[in-house]
Amino acid sequence: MGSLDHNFNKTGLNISSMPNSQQQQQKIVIGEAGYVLEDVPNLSDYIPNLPTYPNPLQDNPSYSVVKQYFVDVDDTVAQKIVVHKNSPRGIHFRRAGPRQKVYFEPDDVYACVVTCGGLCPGLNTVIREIVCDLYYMYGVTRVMGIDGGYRGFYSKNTIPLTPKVVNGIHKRGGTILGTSRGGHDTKKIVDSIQDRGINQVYIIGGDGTQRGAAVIFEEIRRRGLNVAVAGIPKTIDNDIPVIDKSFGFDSAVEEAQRAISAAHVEATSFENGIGLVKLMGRDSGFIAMYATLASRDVDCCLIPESPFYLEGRGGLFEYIEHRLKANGHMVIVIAEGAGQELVSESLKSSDPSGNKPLHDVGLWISERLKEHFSKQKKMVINLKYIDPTYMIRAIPSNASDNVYCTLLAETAVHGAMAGYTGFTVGPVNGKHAYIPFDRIIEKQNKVVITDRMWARLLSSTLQPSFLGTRDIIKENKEEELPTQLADNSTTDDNSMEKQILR
Ligand SMILES: Nc1ncnc2c1ncn2[C@@H]1O[C@H](COP(=O)(O)OP(=O)(O)OP(=O)(O)O)[C@@H](O)[C@H]1O
Ligand SMILES: O=P(O)(O)OC[C@H]1O[C@](O)(CO)[C@@H](O)[C@@H]1O
Ligand SMILES: [Mg+2]
Repeated sequence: MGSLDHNFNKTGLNISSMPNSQQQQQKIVIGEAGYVLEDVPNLSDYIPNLPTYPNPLQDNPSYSVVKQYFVDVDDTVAQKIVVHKNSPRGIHFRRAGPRQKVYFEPDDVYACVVTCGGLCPGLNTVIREIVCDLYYMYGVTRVMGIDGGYRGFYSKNTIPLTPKVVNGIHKRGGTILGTSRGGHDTKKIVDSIQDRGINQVYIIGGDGTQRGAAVIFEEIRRRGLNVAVAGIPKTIDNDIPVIDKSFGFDSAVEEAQRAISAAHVEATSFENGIGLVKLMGRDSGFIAMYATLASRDVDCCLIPESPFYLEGRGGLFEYIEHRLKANGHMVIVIAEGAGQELVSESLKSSDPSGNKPLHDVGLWISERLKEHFSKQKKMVINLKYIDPTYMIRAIPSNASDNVYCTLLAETAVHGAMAGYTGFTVGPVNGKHAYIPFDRIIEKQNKVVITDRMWARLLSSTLQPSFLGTRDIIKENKEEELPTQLADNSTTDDNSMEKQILR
């Protein structure tokens, strides 16, 4: 196989069943032994005869010490690293990093950065590093911020960004640029990019934002503009697929420990004390799961992916009663998106981005617990409900997230300078890669309750599975989900007593 650079829609893969627009968008390279590269677009794919320039990094004293600083054009990153002797090599993504040739002269670059969606620890670090990398690695001096998310492109003045402006912002929570939901008007946004002469767009945000970035990129390509669009994935929910983990997630999990510890102290100080902590996680329960695993003080973790029920044999009430009788206290962590289907009131309208509204499941479950134990069981419980929701995402990022954000920003800048566009950056099995937008937006990353991690959680909390794995798979019509549990037992043959006695 020759150089992998800029092979557009190489056939060999059966793409005939895909719609035309999708066939045009996908850039797939097929190699030997089942090797597939899901490549990202390059400006040169649709703008002929684009000139290239030597990468100014080759004269940068800080980087000249690195033996092989530039990434080989054929380097790719495997999506699946656990393989068998005869298994196909599988899907790969283009390895991120600096290229020997760039498609922009530093003086010609006019870059912008925008942050969209909810807050997340590390947003300011990414902004800071994009600005500093453009300045110090590539000598780009025209960088500006878009004020208040996507709508800022067409309704607000821009914010000039220099290393001096961004110095020290990584120690602050939030985003110095402001953010918002809704307001994505593709035409107005691309008009603004075109009118201002912007040629590099760095878009930091979650799944919704990356969807927005994908349509901005499509419109830019349709207009034939020499503008690189780079997405940097952001979400404390960790719901973006393909990448190992999203930035800010670790910081949020760490902060959640404080709430869980407080819940534990409260619960252990009162007779039949129950500490209930609600954590973020709209559709994905990663924060709740990791915070629970890290704490070890949690007796029950409820997430959107694992349905539960309250009353009757094998239900939550029964488990809580057993636990209180055995230990005298209990800590419950609930993700905000868990058990929404149990709350019968009708839901209010969606948020401006179209995200479905959520009931306060923590409050609801608190009321139900009080009612159940005082009225039906005549048992006094002392329930303390802690809702640290925004506190875990409004903090500055911790040290490891700061380093992670630095790498994300750096690889985004290298990618855009190298002419890549329509990509999201992120680590895949520890190696940073450029991932096509379609891959990032096709589905949400969710806790797989048939995976070992959820099993670890169950064995740490000793909570029952409530609904058996088989029932859940059946309910979700996800029969193809790999099951690693030897026994897909339901709560009937996996009784509460057995669970608690373990
Ligand atoms: N399908 C879509 N097409 C175009 N734009 C979208 C789409 N979905 C969301 N957006 C825009 O992306 C921005 C952010 O979306 P959203 O509020 O859903 O947050 P997010 O990026 O998913 O982040 P998070 O959920 O982690 O807070 C909003 O301005 C919204 O209008
Ligand atoms: O109240 P806001 O700002 O809409 O954000 C809340 C949502 O943002 C997130 O943190 C990220 O999507 C969710 O966990 C949460 O539901
Ligand atoms: Mg989202």
